[in-house]
Amino acid sequence: MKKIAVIPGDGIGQEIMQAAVAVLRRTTELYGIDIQLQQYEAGGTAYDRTHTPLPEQTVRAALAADGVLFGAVGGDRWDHLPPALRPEQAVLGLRKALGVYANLRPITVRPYLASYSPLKEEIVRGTDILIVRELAGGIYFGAREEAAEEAGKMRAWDTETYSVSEIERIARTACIAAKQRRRHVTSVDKANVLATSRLWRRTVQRSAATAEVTLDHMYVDNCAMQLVRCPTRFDVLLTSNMFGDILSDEASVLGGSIGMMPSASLGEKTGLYEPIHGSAPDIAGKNIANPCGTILAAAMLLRHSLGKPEAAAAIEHAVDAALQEGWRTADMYRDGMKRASTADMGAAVLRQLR
Ligand SMILES: NC(=O)C1=CN([C@@H]2O[C@H](COP(=O)(O)OP(=O)(O)OC[C@H]3O[C@@H](n4cnc5c(N)ncnc54)[C@H](O)[C@@H]3O)[C@@H](O)[C@H]2O)C=CC1
Ligand SMILES: CC(C)CC(=O)C(=O)O
Ligand SMILES: [Mg+2]
Repeated sequence: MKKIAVIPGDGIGQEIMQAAVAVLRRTTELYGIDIQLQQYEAGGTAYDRTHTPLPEQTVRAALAADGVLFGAVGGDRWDHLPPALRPEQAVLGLRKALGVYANLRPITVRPYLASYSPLKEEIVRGTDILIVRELAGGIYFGAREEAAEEAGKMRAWDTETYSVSEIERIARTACIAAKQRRRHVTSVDKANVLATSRLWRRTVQRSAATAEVTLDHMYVDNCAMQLVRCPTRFDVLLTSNMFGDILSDEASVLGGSIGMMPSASLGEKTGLYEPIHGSAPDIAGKNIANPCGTILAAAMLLRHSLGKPEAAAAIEHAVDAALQEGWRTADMYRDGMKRASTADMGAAVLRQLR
């Protein structure tokens, strides 16, 4: 029996997770996969109850699980807390505890959703990018100080560090992924300014030399522009923690909505699966969030952590079929389509599962 730790978190996390869990349960029943789903708390709601955003019990359960399905954390209510107690520490802490260093964020534009992009249809049509984002290092995990004082004035600083071995392992992940795709890696950095980026570029260059993939390098500012100018030029996009965070939110709308996009975070142990978006406080509690990113993250869990590609594909096809039937949550709704609440969208996917 496989153990799955389910962590809904805050805001829309609760709503989207209900839909994803129902889909995961039904799929595993259909495919005879023996799983046990157990729910754990994290984020601001966990802080309210336990005075920590990442209770020890949640970490222990995640480490002992075969896969972790995570919703999202955060919200204005907790923004005043000291840094170590903020809800975001739950997801950062969990990534660190699980040692998941490779964040895979597929950005695909489904042909029937190409017109939903804010860009012209002819620009986004055919886009199929895999963002491989380094997840366990870089500036999100560097030393920082918020209240340093210098000559009586406040000063804050963050640091980014990357070691050769951290870069090598994520470059390896990107090259392996590229070999199963169109064999091209674009490594994104800011090597014209940053020391970490210069090490990044040299190391990626060396790692990819024997990998039987083609490689090019792009500065992150240019990449942000190329993603909207010609997204179809990218295959695998390899980058650091912060650049990957920013570029993946940008790229997410090529396919219609950030609510559609899943991710897998992989390392040596348990994998962590989440939508790429946050807790969306602006729409939380209204039953209007798009649950597809989380449902598709459950599919990635079946594929990468449970080794069940057919069951994963069944979920992916069911999401496609529900969308092709015309169901749309508010983020993608248009006249003439079937308006879906979060729960309706989950139910529409469930009906398509086979
Ligand atoms: N992995 C995590 O838990 C993450 C947490 N956060 C946290 O989430 C909170 C909100 O952050 P924001 O910057 O507003 O980013 P966000 O991703 O939560 O929301 C950005 C925009 O996208 C919309 N959106 C996001 N997910 C959606 C969905 N499934 N369906 C429909 N619309 C959706 C929201 O309504 C909002 O307008 C903050 O506290 C932030 O720190 C942000 C990103 C990731
Ligand atoms: C708390 C943030 C670092 C999470 C985030 O924005 C992300 O991983 O996409
Ligand atoms: Mg983000």
